[in-house]
Amino acid sequence: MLQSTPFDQTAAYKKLKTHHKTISQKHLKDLFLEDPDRHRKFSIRFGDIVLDYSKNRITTRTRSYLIQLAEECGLSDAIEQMFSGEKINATEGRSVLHTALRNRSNTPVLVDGKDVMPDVNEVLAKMKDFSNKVRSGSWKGYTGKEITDIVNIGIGGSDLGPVMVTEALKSYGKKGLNVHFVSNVDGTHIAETVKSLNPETTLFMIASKTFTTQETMTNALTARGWFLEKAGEEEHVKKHFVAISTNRAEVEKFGIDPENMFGFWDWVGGRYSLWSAIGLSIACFIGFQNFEQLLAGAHDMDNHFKTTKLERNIPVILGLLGVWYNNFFDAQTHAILPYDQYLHRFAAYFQQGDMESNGKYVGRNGEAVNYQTGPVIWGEPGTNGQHAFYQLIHQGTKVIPADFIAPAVSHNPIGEHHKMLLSNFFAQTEALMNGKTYEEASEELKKAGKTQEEIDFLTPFKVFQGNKPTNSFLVKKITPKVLGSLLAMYEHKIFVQGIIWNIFSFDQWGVELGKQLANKIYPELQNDWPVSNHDSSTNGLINQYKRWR
Ligand SMILES: O=P(O)(O)OC[C@H]1O[C@H](O)[C@H](O)[C@@H](O)[C@@H]1O
Repeated sequence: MLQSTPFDQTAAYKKLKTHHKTISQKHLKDLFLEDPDRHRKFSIRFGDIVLDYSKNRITTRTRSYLIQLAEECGLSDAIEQMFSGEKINATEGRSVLHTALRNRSNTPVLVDGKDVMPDVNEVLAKMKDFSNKVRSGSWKGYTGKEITDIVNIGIGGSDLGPVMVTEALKSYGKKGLNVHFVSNVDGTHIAETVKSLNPETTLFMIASKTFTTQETMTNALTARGWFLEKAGEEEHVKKHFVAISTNRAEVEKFGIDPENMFGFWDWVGGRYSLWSAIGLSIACFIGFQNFEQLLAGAHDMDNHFKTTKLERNIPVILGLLGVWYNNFFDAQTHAILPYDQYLHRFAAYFQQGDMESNGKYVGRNGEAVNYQTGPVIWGEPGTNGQHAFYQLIHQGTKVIPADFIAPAVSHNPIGEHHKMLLSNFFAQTEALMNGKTYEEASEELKKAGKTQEEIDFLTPFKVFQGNKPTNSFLVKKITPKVLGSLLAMYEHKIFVQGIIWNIFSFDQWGVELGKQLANKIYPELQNDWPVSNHDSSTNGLINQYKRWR
């Protein structure tokens, strides 16, 4: 598990450091002039997905040094270890096998010598049966009515994946079956969600890996109270509440019939769990066949990641490009910019995926690393982002590597919309790469009839330096299969970077401290006495809250 040579002491790192001095002097535009064949050299086709990474500040030499870096950091062995069920989540003593959840080939995957595939398939069969019943209307509520609304109650990995996928695949959703998501412990979330719902036709899915998460349990209890207010009898609960969890004991304690429980396992990380029973709301909404297509797309990407040589391996290339900007160009963030309204939660989803995985300062040897690790992930759909924050990407002072994602075929081909959308998609990466020179800018002003004085004043503000790195993902259409591949692609990119940076990507100890303190403060909010046991800031805020509430 441990790297024999730390990332920043490898031979490749040293080569990259020197090489960076040359590349950082070069403009992307010139790299294209020097080598008109860049698109062919730096793009990879994978089924209905094309990745063009030619608009990056790299040459073939950069790529070969980066590949050498991956080799020196033991990436190939690490990939093998993950797929074969080794306990690479060392701080929790767990395997990392979200790939088994979508292992459509059914080849055995062993955890502690036991094949997990029969259990995986059993849960999938149960999900299929249940989702078919809900969709066909044969699953009835306590008054004999069909289910019209599903409310998934969960947070983090038990929420973000299903939200993102049901939004992304909305056009595959069943008419007359609505999905809602409640995550925030803020009572507003559940209150606003149930406002328009009828308990007779509403099905709650309580999704929590641990089934102890404060937010989810609180929302689940409130949902049950709301339901029972109308339904009256406890026995009706089983027609309206199902649980998705690894913790059977807690599910039973909560009062959900174990028959209505969909299980998964500790080797599924929360932020990698949409492929498990956590995807039940997805399966009900888009249908089990489509859910299987999602799994199939991810499985294809898993095979690509496992078997393709590093140089043609999409997640490897993406991971290494990220390292190149993060550790050599000092980029702090990475933007994900889908030109598809359906993907409007895509960046939010990978905020958890990436930042909870690689936001770590302790290396696998237990010591603080002395280099940068995971980037800040952010983004919004194009073209909205263009009218909001692209100014900073084009003319700000920061290096912001960005991924542009767009489908060639729209689910809603109305008039000229899609051509306009895609013209923006193509234009932005071109503009970010080329920029606009002083001469070009002043020439434009001249043509616009400005006086020389105006031209001299305005030109500097109209210059675009360009040289901004981007990846373009052009996909044929956002189908369940393509989406599955895209998601698995980013998951594996995160994995690649965790290996290079020598950190444990599959735990999340950093979320614990805040939870611990909230549990300590919660009882202090039960009375109106001023507190004095915290620092002056926290005391002051708590006491002001007590005065105001
Ligand atoms: O699914 P649950 O056990 O309720 O956990 C929900 C979420 O909360 C935790 O605090 C973790 O940070 C997340 O990784 C997890 O997805």
